[in-house]
Amino acid sequence: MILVTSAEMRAIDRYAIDEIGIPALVLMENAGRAVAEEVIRLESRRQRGRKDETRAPRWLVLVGKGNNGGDGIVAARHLMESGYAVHLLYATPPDDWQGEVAVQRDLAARIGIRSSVYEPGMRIHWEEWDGIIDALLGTGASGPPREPYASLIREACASGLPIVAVDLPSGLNADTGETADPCIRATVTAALGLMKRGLILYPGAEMAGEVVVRPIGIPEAAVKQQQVRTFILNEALLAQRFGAATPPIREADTHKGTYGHVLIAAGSKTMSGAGWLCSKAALRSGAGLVTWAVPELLSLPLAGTLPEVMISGLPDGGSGQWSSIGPQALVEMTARKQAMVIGPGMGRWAGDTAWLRTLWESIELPLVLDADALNMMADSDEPLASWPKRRHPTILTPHPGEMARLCRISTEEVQRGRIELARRFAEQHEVILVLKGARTVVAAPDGSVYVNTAGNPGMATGGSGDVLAGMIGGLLAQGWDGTAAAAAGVYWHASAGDRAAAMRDSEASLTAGDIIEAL
Ligand SMILES: NC(=O)C1=CN([C@@H]2O[C@H](COP(=O)(O)OP(=O)(O)OC[C@H]3O[C@@H](n4cnc5c(N)ncnc54)[C@H](O)[C@@H]3O)[C@@H](O)[C@H]2O)[C@H](O)CC1
Ligand SMILES: [K+]
Repeated sequence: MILVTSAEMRAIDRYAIDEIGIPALVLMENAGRAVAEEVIRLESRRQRGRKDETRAPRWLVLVGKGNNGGDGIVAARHLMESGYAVHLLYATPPDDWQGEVAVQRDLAARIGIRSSVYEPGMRIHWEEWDGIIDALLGTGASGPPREPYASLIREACASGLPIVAVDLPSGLNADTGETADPCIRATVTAALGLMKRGLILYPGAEMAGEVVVRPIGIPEAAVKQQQVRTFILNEALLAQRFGAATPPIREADTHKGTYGHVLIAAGSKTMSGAGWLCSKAALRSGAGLVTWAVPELLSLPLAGTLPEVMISGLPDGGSGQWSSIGPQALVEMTARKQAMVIGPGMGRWAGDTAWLRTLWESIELPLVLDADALNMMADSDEPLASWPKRRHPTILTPHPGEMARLCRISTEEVQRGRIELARRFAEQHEVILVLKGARTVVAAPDGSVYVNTAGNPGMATGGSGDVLAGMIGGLLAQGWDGTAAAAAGVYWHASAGDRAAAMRDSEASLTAGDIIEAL
């Protein structure tokens, strides 16, 4: 499924209308009918609990002056046909409104739908209504709602009534998911035609309630010509775009050598668990063999703690520190390996940026860089753009703080523009970028972006990222394409987190180890 911006949606609508010739009023009719059906669906759920089930439901429609308002008026017409009591509350005097919304206004008047015009401060008897349709602002909105829309949105929110939002909650930025003050908090959002980015990105996702994408008759040809490059990550997408089955299928006549050997450089005195989790996750994602490299002093007490993994101690002069281990020792270990992960729980030391840069240039394998490895990169005096391009897939897995350091901007700026920032970074540096957080974004060097909606806040726990890095490394070792490994790794990691939370009947008690066990 694709995810669109307002501009993309408008261009797709325009193509359907101007090039294909579908009348705008037809699209609007389909849109309004879909909204009415969502209201009826919501009512049928609520009716079961209501005593006077026979009374006609009463819905108030808040109507803005654009096409979003037009959709709302159509919905009112269809609800009236289904026996609902409906009333149109126009946000501003509708006499000078233009275009399709004016057509709908006149139709509604002729069939006797009652209406009034909102004025801030007027008394609205909210208690007389069962629900509200928010048809104030849609994809044509720019900036926070202005008056009188803002006052009306505030009052609607305060009413406590269920709200069905037309296309998107008014006050929500359809492109970034930012929410204005005020913003409608919807029970259900009927997304018209296609899913808008803001409906799944936080904090917007929280205001959209249950989001239902409703077709409105926009032909595939209109969507295709727009060449949208942003997708929602799910099993269907993994199968269609990357040929990846969930769970992956293994051929019968194979052996451990078929599934590759991952080298993991991770862990330090206080964070050996990061390497443990990363190695175990690489195995659980199907890698044939995993070697975990650590400073020798640390390797001794780890012996036997992870029997399926080969733990390899690198001579450290008895210090137990990565600072005592030259990059060449790791480069030599890459022989007969198919992928490498560097960074989880490694810590930092003087000169580590140059150390990492040497590995960046010398490792001739698909590479995952996580955690401290990303901070080493971020501290480079030379801009990342001047680092040589690597021949093999390179996957960076920053959380927003690490991304902020890599881009030398604030974490807030990262969060405001997650999708486009990740896309630009991946294109510019020719890497695969996994920007973690609620709604992890995977961006490929060709500019395509995959947004993950699986997972839960229980996964915000120490070690969760080490598990992800290990999984991606494990898939790379099995010969997966870099973008496919990152996308599948992210989706399966999140799905395992959901499964683990369900098994425990709790998000809060989830640990990184539970995610591995749920894989
Ligand atoms: N175009 C189509 O074919 C279809 C569109 N559908 C629906 O239409 C909306 C988008 O409609 P549009 O007229 O472009 O914009 P809006 O209704 O969102 O409103 C624009 C309207 O509001 C004013 N305005 C803009 N920003 C603000 C603000 N911050 N505060 C107050 N007022 C604002 C502006 O002046 C405009 O007049 C789309 O979401 C769908 O719901 C149908 O789906 C059918 C096909
Ligand atoms: K709306």
